[in-house]
Amino acid sequence: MSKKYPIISVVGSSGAGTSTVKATFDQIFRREGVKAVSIEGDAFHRFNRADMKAELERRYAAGDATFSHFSFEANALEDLERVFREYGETGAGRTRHYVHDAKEAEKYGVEPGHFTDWAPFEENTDLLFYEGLHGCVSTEGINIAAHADLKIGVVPVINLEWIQKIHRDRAQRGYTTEAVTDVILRRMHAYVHCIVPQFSQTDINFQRVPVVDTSNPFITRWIPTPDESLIVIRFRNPRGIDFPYLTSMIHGSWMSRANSIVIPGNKQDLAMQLILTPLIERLVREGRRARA
Ligand SMILES: Nc1ncnc2c1ncn2[C@@H]1O[C@H](COP(=O)(O)OP(=O)(O)O)[C@@H](O)[C@H]1O
Ligand SMILES: O=C(COP(=O)(O)O)[C@H](O)[C@H](O)COP(=O)(O)O
Repeated sequence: MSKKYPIISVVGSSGAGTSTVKATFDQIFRREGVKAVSIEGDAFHRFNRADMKAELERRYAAGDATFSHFSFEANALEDLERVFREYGETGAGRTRHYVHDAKEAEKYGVEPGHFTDWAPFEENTDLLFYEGLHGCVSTEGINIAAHADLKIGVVPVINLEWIQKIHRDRAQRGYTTEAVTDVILRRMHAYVHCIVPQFSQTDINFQRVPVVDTSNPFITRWIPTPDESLIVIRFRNPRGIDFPYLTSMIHGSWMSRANSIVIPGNKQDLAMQLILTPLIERLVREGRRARA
């Protein structure tokens, strides 16, 4: 936690929608005049694509079938923790990009499956924004969650998460359904042990739930639309959250528990703006005051 240089961490599995949610945050930052520096979790993968494949094969041959991008050891989490700590103390840090596909290759001038060089953060920013797989990890020797001031989980129910991943990886990254299915299976052990526990560290979880049949996620022809889904929003600490205000502003929403509201899927953007804007505004105000 840092009053001076606050950190927002948005965590979700591959295909959960963290990159999509980033657009909502960027909109709030722009509207509120917040200067944010953004980092992607993929920047902290320990291996490039070819080296990851070699490491996977090496471990598989040695009898370890649990290794994947979700595993703690596949990521330089000590570097991520250091970046969070240093930013919180000094406002400085560095990041890079993992290039997934041809479009990103054109943007960054680096072949798919490789990283760009590390580059320092822009100076004089109000906050650090992280989006990725491991931004709320708290495990033996590593505590990334402890450095983040606002922690958000993006967690569709699992069938929907798989559908989103399959469609995105096929459309944007050129993989087949079979290849994505293999990746989902290979990552399952680390999904349970490394990804899921983070959603008990988060301050707010956004869980998208389809209201159409997704019983066989491997054959669905399209991603359920916002109109075909609901979103459960759960607050770890409901104290200070104005539920009557939220449920009156978000048409069609209701409280399902003392710390949870349910909203129509097409109100996700509005709900995020209503919920997150005051929280971001407070972090930025306190940060600016502490740095003055
Ligand atoms: N709320 C949503 N409604 C409909 N589609 C969504 C929603 N959130 C994400 N998606 C879709 O799911 C896919 C994966 O989302 P993405 O943001 O790339 O996930 P991540 O960055 O977490 O891996 C994308 O095709 C995206 O358009
Ligand atoms: O799992 C992730 C998370 O990213 P995202 O949330 O964007 O899916 C990896 O970055 C890619 O799958 C890279 O693997 P590869 O390059 O082998 O496809």
